[in-house]
Amino acid sequence: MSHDSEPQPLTASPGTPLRGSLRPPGDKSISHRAMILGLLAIGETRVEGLLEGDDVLRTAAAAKALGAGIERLGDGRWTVRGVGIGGLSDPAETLDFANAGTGSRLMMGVVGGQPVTATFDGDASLRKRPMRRILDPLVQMGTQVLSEAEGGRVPLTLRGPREAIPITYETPAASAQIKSAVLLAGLNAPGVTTVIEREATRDHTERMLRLFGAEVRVTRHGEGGHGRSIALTGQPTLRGTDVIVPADPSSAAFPIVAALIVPGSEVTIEGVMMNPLRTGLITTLIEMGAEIERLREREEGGETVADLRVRASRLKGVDVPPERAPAMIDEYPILAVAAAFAEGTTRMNGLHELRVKESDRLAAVADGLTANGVAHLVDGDDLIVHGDGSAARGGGTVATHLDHRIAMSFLVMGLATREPVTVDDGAMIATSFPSFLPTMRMLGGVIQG
Ligand SMILES: O=C(O)C1=C[C@@H](OP(=O)(O)O)[C@@H](O)[C@H](O)C1
Ligand SMILES: C=C(OP(=O)(O)O)C(=O)O
Repeated sequence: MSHDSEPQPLTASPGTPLRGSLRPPGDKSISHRAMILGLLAIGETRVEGLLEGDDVLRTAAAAKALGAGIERLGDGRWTVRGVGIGGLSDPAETLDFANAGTGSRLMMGVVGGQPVTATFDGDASLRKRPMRRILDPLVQMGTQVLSEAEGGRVPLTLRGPREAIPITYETPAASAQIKSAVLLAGLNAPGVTTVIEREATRDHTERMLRLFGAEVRVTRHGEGGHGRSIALTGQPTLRGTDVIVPADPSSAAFPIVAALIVPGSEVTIEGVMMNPLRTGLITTLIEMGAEIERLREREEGGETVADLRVRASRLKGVDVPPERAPAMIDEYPILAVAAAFAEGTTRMNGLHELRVKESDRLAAVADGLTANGVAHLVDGDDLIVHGDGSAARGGGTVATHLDHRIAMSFLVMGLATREPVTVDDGAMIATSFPSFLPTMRMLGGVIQG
């Protein structure tokens, strides 16, 4: 999982229909936040269903280095003993976040708002990702950037102030990571910190802050009802609590699309979080003609979850509006795979943020489609995929650039193409979906290492 691990090539081959049911691992966004708010709370936080992927384990290690007491009780069951806002200690060593954008950026918000000094680093992928978007608001809040790699990247060292300055900040990109970093720094500000976003992004930080006892007011902002203003009252006492982590819709996306494109398949995916700020892919697939039934809708850990019964379907091309991007930002690579099997043209509009993920996902997806004989075009920040309703050719080798979602997307593709598909490295899959290979094999998928 680090930049020095050996690449692990994997090949997916077309085979028999996929059958069975599964529960995807815990949501990655919520798992990171459980560790972070557990650190900042007083008392014990008990987490159930934590994603034990490398990204989250890095956040847990960083929380420990900043003073939390962390214990694993069993599968996905963890406890965090927090130190309270203002109670963090300087970590003895660099906080190595490896591949994790969310963990590193949210923890920058924590450190940036508290009187501690910490150095952040990561793997070759994280070292390319822009951090200025986090540093800019933090500097306004009183954080000192003691050092940084060229262009505002990790490795970088932050020193937080005794108390943060409360600000009102409009995020320059639709990013839950920017929003969350500012709110987390605002926890140690004497007054109200407000984040304004033009497009609503995933709201797990706001929800969890409330769960731990903070006062957060959310109002609609701007024209069209897409924007939000989020106002946090600083210096609350956060209290340790119970967090139940629902299954990650971004991981569920892979077996969902696999079941849709492998003829004759029927798969049930259990306990998937249905937060509307995360379900843009499901909305899009249903518009494409996907047979996805929402069963047993219920509440789990403050979120609506459902079981999804998915049957292989004839898909048609659609236009995906840019305002839907925040609700499916990590799902475009796997949507491009679905689009390759659909009849007609799928246009995915406004994908500029894909260029700054674990890889430049727009380029990585386009290259993967080229390698596997799928007609497509990148037009500025839009991706246009042409399908003819039959199985794509396959037969290519895909460069994954240390990006788990590129690896999983093209392995899913290879379960339904005419010829097998190889990805050059599957090691990063463990960052978000460590059980991906056994899960897909249990459904009948043929993936070999
Ligand atoms: O806040 C989060 O948990 C996340 C926010 C998104 O990133 P951006 O904030 O960069 O859009 C998403 O891509 C990432 O996987 C998780
Ligand atoms: C973009 C992602 O994660 P992060 O930004 O946390 O690395 C992702 O999981 O697709």
